Amino acid sequence: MRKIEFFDTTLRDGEQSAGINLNTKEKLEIARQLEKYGVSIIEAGFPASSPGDFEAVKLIADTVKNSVVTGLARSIKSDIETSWEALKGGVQPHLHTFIATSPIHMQYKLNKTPEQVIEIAVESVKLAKKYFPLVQWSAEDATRSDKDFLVRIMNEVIKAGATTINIPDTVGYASPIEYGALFKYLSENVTGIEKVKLSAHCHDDLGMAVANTLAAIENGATQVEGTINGIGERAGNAALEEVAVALHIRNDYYQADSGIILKETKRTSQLVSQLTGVVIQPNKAVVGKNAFAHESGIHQDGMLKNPETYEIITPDLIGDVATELVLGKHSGRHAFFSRAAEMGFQLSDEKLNAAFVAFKKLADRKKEIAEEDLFVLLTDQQVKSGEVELYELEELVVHYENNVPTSTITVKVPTGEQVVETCAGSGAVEAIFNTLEKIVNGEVRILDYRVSSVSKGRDALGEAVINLTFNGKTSTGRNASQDVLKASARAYINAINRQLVNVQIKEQAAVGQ
Ligand SMILES: CC(=O)SCCNC(=O)CCNC(=O)[C@H](O)C(C)(C)COP(=O)(O)OP(=O)(O)OC[C@H]1O[C@@H](n2cnc3c(N)ncnc32)[C@H](O)[C@@H]1OP(=O)(O)O
Ligand SMILES: CC(C)C(=O)C(=O)O
Repeated sequence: MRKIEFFDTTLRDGEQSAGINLNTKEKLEIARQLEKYGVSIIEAGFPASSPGDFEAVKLIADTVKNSVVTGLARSIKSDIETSWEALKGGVQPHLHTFIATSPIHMQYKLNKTPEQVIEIAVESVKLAKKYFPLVQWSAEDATRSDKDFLVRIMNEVIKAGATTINIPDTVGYASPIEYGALFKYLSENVTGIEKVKLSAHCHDDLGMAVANTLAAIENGATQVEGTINGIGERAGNAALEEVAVALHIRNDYYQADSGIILKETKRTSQLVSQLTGVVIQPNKAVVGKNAFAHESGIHQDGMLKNPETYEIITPDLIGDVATELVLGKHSGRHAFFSRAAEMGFQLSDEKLNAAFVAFKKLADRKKEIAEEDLFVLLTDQQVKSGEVELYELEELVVHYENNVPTSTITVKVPTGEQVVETCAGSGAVEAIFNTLEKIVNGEVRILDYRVSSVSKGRDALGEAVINLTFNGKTSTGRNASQDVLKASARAYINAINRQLVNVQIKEQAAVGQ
């Protein structure tokens, strides 16, 4: 099995994302987690770029013991010497130095001829080697460089002492086949390349960073660079967690080991997201919120029969993550019935089918069906057949008397009687809650109450969520309606009913045992 070294540049190229600025404490926290995650090398920053970066790189180099710590430097004496001051305390001092090799970068950015660039590269590697045992040299914009120029310059920097040669796709321009071919070409033509590490560094401008990285591995790369969550300059870098999981899941194909502790994936991703403020897109591979969420009926049915039908990654491979069968408008009977059973309902096929029809209607109107919605749908069937006895809102009238909101509510109570009560409050909702409190048989304490819009426009649905205790037990109720006062009253009753049904389900189960 080949070993592929993982070089993490979250703290250098990742921090180059627009809008990210990590302080020293945050950088150290991420570095410690990267060490736990098992990366071989941590690029902690660019020491010559600012006193803050210098301080962070130095602290990380002095602290981290299980990963090599490096920093980036231009081919400039002062960058290299400043980097030495920051990195010399590391377990194995390592420098990453670079210069651009593409015609456009050499002519316009560096204003140097190719011959001058070779000379500068060689001098900088020689200088770096006076200090650092490990020197990585990168040909910036390699994928838009002349291949034979790359061979010439790499021959020279290897002679000068470089221990790693990195071939970056700086602007995310290459296709996987081209990038793989470049690795093959350089492996076959650069003198002494077998003695150094060969590294891939890919950007995601055309969405191919991970594919290119894997193509490099197939063609001789022994090190891959990238960032957690794929953050980085412009569209970002290759997402290291995706590369690591791809190597693991498709080990039959790549036959390569990353040394990454996959169980730390989710934690590492969340820490980086939290400290950088970059939200992870829900559909992102491996660490996105939806990466293990299944919404459609056919998939959910398959998942219930055998999870391998639709999941190639077992969620707990990457940490504390679980499969989710989200009930929505595309869900089918299998998932719906299975959730009903999980919630403790033992209903006849007829009732389950009726609840399912009502669920489909609701799902057409709502983005996500919450557990409380399911509860209402499922208990409705039992209420209709008189199996469970609950409170039922029959009428709600809110009016103002001398500017004081007053509500009159009619409720059918579990004994079957109709009860009417009236109460005032300092607001309409309070009046409703005061009235309901008089009607229900037990002690109610409201812990939390919120209303939010669950659709858009003039006819938007307002969703009321109430958290209360009923006879000392906590319960949450929820209801959505165009009329938020009605939604609030129903949410209140829903919370009370949830408690009653829990008690009744438990009682029925005890009798059945
Ligand atoms: C592909 C990459 O990701 S490369 C890394 C990019 N990262 C960063 O740039 C982040 C840190 N950078 C910085 O803080 C600043 O750019 C600094 C401190 C490095 C330099 O700042 P300044 O001295 O003000 O220069 P500025 O950034 O405006 O211009 C870059 C200079 O470096 C030169 N340069 C660029 N790459 C290299 C290189 N590899 N070797 C030598 N010189 C280089 C440019 O030609 C330009 O030189 P010039 O001033 O003679 O025209
Ligand atoms: C410095 C190099 C490796 C780089 O970040 C790039 O080319 O994208």
